[in-house]
Amino acid sequence: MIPGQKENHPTFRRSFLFAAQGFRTAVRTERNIKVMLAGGALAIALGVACGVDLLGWAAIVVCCGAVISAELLNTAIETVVDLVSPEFHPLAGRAKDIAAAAVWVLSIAAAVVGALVYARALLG
Ligand SMILES: Nc1ncnc2c1ncn2[C@@H]1O[C@H](COP(=O)(O)OP(=O)(O)OP(=O)(O)O)[C@@H](O)[C@H]1O
Repeated sequence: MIPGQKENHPTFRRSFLFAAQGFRTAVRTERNIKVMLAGGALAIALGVACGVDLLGWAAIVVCCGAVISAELLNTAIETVVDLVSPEFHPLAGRAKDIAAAAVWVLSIAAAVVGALVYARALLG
């Protein structure tokens, strides 16, 4: 729903354009998204260097996509918290800390999966 517009839902094409716009905004304004994208590029370069197989590539793509997606959700949560609670509030801080923790947990899990995939490619 777009407030103030007649149609209840934008078309599929417009929804896709809004998503692309959100991605561009996040990349432009959030340092952490740039770090995650650089991490993804590094993971791909390591995959090429280690000669990862098809299953390994599937794991790398899923892990990179999940971490970047989690960081985008974290950014969205931070934005909503800033909108509804521009002043200091313990619950606003808690919401941001927990959203950031979700990215942290996923990043560690992805790093472990990456290490296993590269080790298997190098040793196997
Ligand atoms: N309105 C608020 N009330 C209380 N604490 C807040 C508030 N806003 C931010 N904080 C605290 O400051 C921390 C950093 O908040 P900030 O909005 O700067 O996130 P950030 O560092 O930009 O996060 P990221 O690095 O993921 O982009 C939060 O995790 C939270 O602990």
